[in-house]
Amino acid sequence: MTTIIDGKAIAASVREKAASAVADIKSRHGVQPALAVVLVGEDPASQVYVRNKHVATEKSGMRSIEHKLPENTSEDDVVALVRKLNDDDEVDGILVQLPLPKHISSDRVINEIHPDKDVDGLTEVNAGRLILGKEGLVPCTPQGSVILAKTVTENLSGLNAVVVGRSILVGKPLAMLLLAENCTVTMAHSRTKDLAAVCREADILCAAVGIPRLIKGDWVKKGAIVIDVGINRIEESGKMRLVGDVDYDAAAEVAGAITPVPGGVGPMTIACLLRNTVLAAARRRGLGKVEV
Ligand SMILES: Nc1nc(=O)c2c([nH]1)NC[C@@H]1CN(c3ccc(C(=O)N[C@@H](CCC(=O)O)C(=O)O)cc3)C=[N+]21
Repeated sequence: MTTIIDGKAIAASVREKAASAVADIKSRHGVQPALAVVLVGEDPASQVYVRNKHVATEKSGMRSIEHKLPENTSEDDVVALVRKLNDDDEVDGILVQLPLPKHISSDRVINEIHPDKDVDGLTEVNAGRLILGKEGLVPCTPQGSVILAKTVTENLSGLNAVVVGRSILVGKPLAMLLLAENCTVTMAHSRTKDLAAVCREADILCAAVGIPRLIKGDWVKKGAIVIDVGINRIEESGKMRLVGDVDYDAAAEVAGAITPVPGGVGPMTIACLLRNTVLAAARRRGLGKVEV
C-alpha cells in the first residue's frame, strides 16, 4: 500500500508546535515574536501567498507586520526598508516576497537582510552556515520536504537520495539537508545523462525542477519515498489545474510513499516559516532553547 503523505496535516502539527512555543515565550518572557513581510508590486499569486502567511502568523500568536510597496518602488527604497527592519528590535523575522519587480535586484535586497532575521534562509551567510553544518536559518521548502520524508522513515541514514533540480531556493539546500541526514545524495538536473536511470536508484526521490509531470511512473523505484516539490499551474481539459513535477497517478502505483500536489510540500513551506520565526526570536533575544 502506498502511503499518501498528508502535507496539510503534518504542516498543521508543525504550526501547532510553533504556536505552543510562541505561547511559552510570551508567558515566560513577555515577548511576542514578530514577522515582517515585504511585498513589492501587485502580482496576484504573491498577494495570495502573503495573505496566507499573514493569517498563519497571527494564528500562531505571533505579530505579523506587512509592508506593501508599489510596483515602481526603487531598489534603494526597498533596501532602506530592509535596513529599517534589521534595526527594529521588535522584528524577529524578515521575508521579502519573491519574485521582485524586474528593476530590483533580488540578490542585493535579500543579502541586506540580517542573517539572524533571514527566516527564508536565503542570504549568503545562511547558505554558508548550511554548507558548513553550522546553526543558522534553513530555507523553508527544503526543510519541509525533509520533515515530510522523515514522517515515513525517521532515520534516513544511508538511503540513496536523488534531488532533481539545482535551484538556490530548493534543490541545493535540499541536497545539503539530506546529506546532513546521512543520505547518499545525487544532484540531478536538466543535463543529467539518463535521468530516468538515476531516478530509479533513489530510495528518496525529490523533484524540484518546475516541469509538470517530468518524473514518470517507471522512473520510480518500488517502495521509494517520492517528495514532489513542484507547483505548476497547467491548463487541462479547459480547466486550470495544479500539478507537481511527478506524474502522480503512475508514480503512486510504485512508490512506498508520495506527496500529493496540492496538499504536500506547499503547506509545509508556511509552517516552516513560522518555525524559523520562533527560532530566530529565541536566538536573537537570548531566550534559550525552544522546542519547535
Ligand atoms: N521570499 C519568498 N519565500 C517563499 O517561501 C516564497 C516566495 N518568496 N515566493 C513564492 C514562493 C511560493 N511559496 C509557496 C508557499 C505555499 C504554498 C502552498 O501552500 N501551496 C498549497 C496550495 C497552492 C494553491 O492552491 O495555490 C499546496 O501546495 O497545497 C505554495 C508555494 C512560497 N514562496
